[in-house]
Amino acid sequence: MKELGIVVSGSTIGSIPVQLYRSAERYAVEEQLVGIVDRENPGEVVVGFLRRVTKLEPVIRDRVRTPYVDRPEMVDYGILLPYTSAIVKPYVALRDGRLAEVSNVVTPGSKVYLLDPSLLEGAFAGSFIYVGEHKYSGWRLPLDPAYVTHHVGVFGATGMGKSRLVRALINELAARGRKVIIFDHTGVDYAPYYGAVVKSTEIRIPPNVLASVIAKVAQLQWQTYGEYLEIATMTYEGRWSREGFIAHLRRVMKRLNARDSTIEKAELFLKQLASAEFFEELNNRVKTAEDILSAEASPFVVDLSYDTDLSVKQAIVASVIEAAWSKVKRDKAPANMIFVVDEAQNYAPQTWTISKDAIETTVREGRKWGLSMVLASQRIVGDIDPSIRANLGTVFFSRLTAPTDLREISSYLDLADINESVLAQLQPREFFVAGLMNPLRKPVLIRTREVA
Ligand SMILES: Nc1ncnc2c1ncn2[C@@H]1O[C@H](COP(=O)(O)OP(=O)(O)OP(=O)(O)O)[C@@H](O)[C@H]1O
Repeated sequence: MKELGIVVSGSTIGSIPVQLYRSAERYAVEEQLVGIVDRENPGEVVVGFLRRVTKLEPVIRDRVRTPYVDRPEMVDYGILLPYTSAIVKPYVALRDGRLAEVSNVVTPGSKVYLLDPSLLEGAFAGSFIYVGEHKYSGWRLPLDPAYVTHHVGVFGATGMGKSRLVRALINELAARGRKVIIFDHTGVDYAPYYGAVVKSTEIRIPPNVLASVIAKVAQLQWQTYGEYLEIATMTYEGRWSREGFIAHLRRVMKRLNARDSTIEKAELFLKQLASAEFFEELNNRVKTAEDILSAEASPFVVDLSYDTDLSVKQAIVASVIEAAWSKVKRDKAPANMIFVVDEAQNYAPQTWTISKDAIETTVREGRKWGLSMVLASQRIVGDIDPSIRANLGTVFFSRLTAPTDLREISSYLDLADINESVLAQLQPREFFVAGLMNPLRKPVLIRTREVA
């Protein structure tokens, strides 16, 4: 292994200060994978990552006025001795080729090496999946698919490669027998890449969800109209049309003694705000959510781009997830099913939406029933409801658009002091992986593998 430097005074169990040799400067980068062999415990390699890489100079010190500032030409006389210091965040120890916890404080004077990734590869045995390699060492980061049931979040600014990463992940999961259902918001990120795709406009919306959609579309207050709409959608018979539904709703409201003005408002709003096509299209929705769940193919894509109204898209997501819940409760058996929601700000935001309850229930309680969520979005705070984001056991994150997002992730996952400025410089395809699927449990910077 290439020697990079030595441990200097001040090391603790969680942070090891090191100084790097001049000859090793080119390896002195943030997130470099290193190994430290403790001089008093040579049978063990402490594995960690370089952070806070800092260039220092003993003469021209920060905040101290030196003559060199007034006589800069003196700098050229070769009197400067710049050096690089950093800290190593220890993640895990390798003892006789096996993984162990870091339990000893490393002795100053110990050597720091560039870690050969094959040492780590040998230490991870089991059925792992892979979506990419550590950015510098090329170590294929093993991910434990068992923890997908603790749910997954993928966050990063636009163009960083979220949907490619999600595809890499779900391809691996599907290849291991997991049933994956993808809700493709735009129809461009997933539908073109998979054979099994259903248009959302073919999927039936169950009456209770349809009532919410109609209330949203026609801007009818749920408090006043919810019950009438639910009864009307449940009891409607025959071919769907706007006129037919309005007439039926009127009868229902009359029977339930609604005030004339309330009935009139419903009629007027439905005529003005809900299009006739919306009702016509309900006739083409012949596939049930159960049909989607029982499809053989995995991954299976629901292409939501055929529906333009967001509340209809949300209704489809809600009804498929709710049908999965009904199935597991009915069968009293876990389902081994993963739902992927990209552009999740549309489906699980802080405000009320038709799909949020189903997603929230799944991230809170889906684990016991084998129902998992993979959510992808640009932002965390603001895009995703707090009770949903706090239940994401594994988070992949790249360059984030808001600095508050990193703080948010750090409130429920150990981020081991990763540097915000490193995050700002990440290139497309570069993601930190933090949380349960990562066996090191602390963030590792990967470059996702090529996804066509
Ligand atoms: N793993 C990868 N393999 C190959 N190309 C990639 C990969 N990841 C990202 N790219 C490149 O980056 C581009 C953006 O990727 P992608 O569409 O996945 O980003 P995104 O974060 O989902 O963006 P948006 O938020 O706009 O949907 C791709 O078109 C591709 O050129």
